[in-house]
Amino acid sequence: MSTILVTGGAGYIGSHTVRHLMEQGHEVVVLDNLRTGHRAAVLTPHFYVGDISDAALIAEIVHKHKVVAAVHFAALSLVGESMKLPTKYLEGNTIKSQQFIQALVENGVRRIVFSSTAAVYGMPAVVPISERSPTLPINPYGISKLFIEQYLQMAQTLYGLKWIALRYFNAAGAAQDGRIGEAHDPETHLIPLVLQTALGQRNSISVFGQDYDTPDGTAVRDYIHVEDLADAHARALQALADGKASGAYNVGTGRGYSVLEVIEAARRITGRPIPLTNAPRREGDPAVLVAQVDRIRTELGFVAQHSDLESMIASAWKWHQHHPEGYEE
Ligand SMILES: O=c1ccn([C@@H]2O[C@H](COP(=O)(O)OP(=O)(O)O[C@H]3O[C@H](CO)[C@@H](O)[C@H](O)[C@H]3O)[C@@H](O)[C@H]2O)c(=O)[nH]1
Repeated sequence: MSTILVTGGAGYIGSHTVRHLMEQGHEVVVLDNLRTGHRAAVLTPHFYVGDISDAALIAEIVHKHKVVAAVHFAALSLVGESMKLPTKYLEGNTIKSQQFIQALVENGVRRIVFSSTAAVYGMPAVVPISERSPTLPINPYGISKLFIEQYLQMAQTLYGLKWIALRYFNAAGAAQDGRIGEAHDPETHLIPLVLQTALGQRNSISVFGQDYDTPDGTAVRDYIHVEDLADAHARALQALADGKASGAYNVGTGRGYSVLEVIEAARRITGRPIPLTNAPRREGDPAVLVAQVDRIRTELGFVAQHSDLESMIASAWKWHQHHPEGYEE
């Protein structure tokens, strides 16, 4: 089996993808600077702490491990936090990603799967959102991801790079065995905040906006289990190995859940009360973000297996109960 280089393999989605690829029999080497990732989440012995823009290090890793493809999660994934980050930081990390892609190409690696986001669509005029929808990001996070997608396209034309960008909707859940899970600091995502409230670590969960044009007035999102996301990456790598066309794919289920539905399900699953507080809308939050998923189903044979609300919240709850303070480091 071939060796895959995973940057950001110590992060939330990266660590689950590393594990999934290893279970499929791939050799996996991780490069992560551990700025936001966790050493304990890296389940491969081949681990480098370093910078993605370090061309000498990339060359060393590629040749030593005979890397044939890369999955790039690193550097642009500070999610909620990144939306407020200074331009300089974002610009720096966007340039680092370009340097990383250049180093791959120079060392003969011509297949890359990139961790993109539904944020590239900004405030969509039509839902469900297809890959042909206009890409008009409204925050620096979405802009930087779109920029890298476009850079990949340029590298395709110039150097014959083959790439797939996976535009995730809302990643959720944890490994079924509770060994790895979601541990952001600070946490900004709905499901972990709801479960921290269930654990009594927070007094209540704030519901951002109650007057959206949705059935219960709260915002609707397309949540996708992190293990399904890991499977999507494995399929994307396979598609590139099989010579399939480069391009961008939505990764979601095509079904949305409201904030209140999430809280209700969490109350049921945890058996805890989970008090809520009504809060104003969060700036830049669309009412509904739901993916059209025909393309990934048809081209990559991907169908979410674990992304019912029950499985996502139950797996995340197991993780939070076993690791109330996140990874111990
Ligand atoms: O304390 C909270 C946190 C969130 N929400 C709401 O819950 C939903 C989900 O929010 P969150 O978990 O923060 O995810 P999103 O803001 O939907 O962000 C996801 O989707 C974005 C757009 O695709 C991506 O940029 C991000 O990476 C990804 O985490 C939204 O309607 C929020 O307004 C609350 O009501 N209270």
